Amino acid sequence: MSDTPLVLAVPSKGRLQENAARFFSRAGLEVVQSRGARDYRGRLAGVPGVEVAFLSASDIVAQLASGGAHLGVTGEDLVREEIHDAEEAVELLTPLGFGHANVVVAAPQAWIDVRTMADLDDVAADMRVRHGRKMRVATKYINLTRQFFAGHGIADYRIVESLGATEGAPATGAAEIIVDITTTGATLAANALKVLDDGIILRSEANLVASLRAPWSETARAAARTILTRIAAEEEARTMRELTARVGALDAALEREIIDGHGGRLPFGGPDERGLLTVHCPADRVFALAALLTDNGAEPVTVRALDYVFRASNALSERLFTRLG
Ligand SMILES: Nc1ncnc2c1ncn2[C@@H]1O[C@H](COP(=O)(O)OP(=O)(O)OP(=O)(O)O)[C@@H](O)[C@H]1O
Ligand SMILES: O=P(O)(O)OC[C@H]1O[C@H](OP(=O)(O)OP(=O)(O)O)[C@H](O)[C@@H]1O
Ligand SMILES: [Mg+2]
Repeated sequence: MSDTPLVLAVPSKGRLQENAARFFSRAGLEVVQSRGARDYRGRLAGVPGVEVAFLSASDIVAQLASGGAHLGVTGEDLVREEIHDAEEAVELLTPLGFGHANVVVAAPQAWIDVRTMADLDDVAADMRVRHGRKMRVATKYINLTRQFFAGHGIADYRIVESLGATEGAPATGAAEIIVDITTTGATLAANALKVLDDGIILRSEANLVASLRAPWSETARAAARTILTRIAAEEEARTMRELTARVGALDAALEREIIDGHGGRLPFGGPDERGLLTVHCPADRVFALAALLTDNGAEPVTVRALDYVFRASNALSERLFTRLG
């Protein structure tokens, strides 16, 4: 038990596969498939105690919920839909900036009077009273649909489970409206459907997710610490820039302006013995901060991107280990 390995679940197909692979490789986590591409287990080069499981995005959710995987990359839509007690079962450690998609309620464009969920409620009541049948909603997001419709006080409807090509359901007569995921909107448009104004159920993206039910052995914890440290180091480096400037002295007013005015940090403290000051700041503050420094007599100011910023502790590890206790 104390040496149970950490199982890291990685998308092996579908929309998330490529971006997930790029995400791990940027963080210096090289996934090695042990024996040829048909082997669905692998490891992480140089990180002991890790077993990589290659699974579909929805299988990853199932493994995280049951504790068959410790960490995984998957869509928040699937976590919310498929884990009824998501708050207890998993911890969403961080959104990853890819796999963006909205789960939406969409109706035929031809329903020109229907723009909102309230309008939809009227249609549903009308169908029920006048035709004696319930409005049908085609979807694979059954739980998200039920919660969202209940939240809008809509009860006169029936779900028609759809496992693919959901957008086609209104045209074929299988349902009146749909709930599905969309990114560009191209599939909805091609099927003459429109998203209701207040019909966005969830704005989803890929997340790094931890299972709270997996066997968190000492080995698994140590591996998680290594993995999360690298991910956090890469994330901080990617979002920050490093400015170096000869400032001579650093007065309190300038220091306050760097930190409070521009979200800067002084990772190594004040200027060194040569008067060189190192500042880290969010990428979008670089020009303003460079101007501030030159206005204060610093010359020259150089700026560079970083590969990693390693720290003894990071938000990801803290969130995980706080939840694990
Ligand atoms: N345009 C999109 N359409 C669908 N999913 C998307 C889109 N963009 C990002 N995603 C994310 O990708 C996840 C997995 O979708 P995808 O259909 O690619 O998986 P899959 O491996 O094909 O699995 P399945 O066989 O169950 O469909 C979605 O749940 C969602 O979080
Ligand atoms: O808004 P868009 O950019 O057009 O993307 C949305 C479409 O993409 C997904 O299907 P996918 O291609 O994953 O096929 P699937 O239904 O077989 O999973 C989703 O189910 C939508 O149909
Ligand atoms: Mg798919």
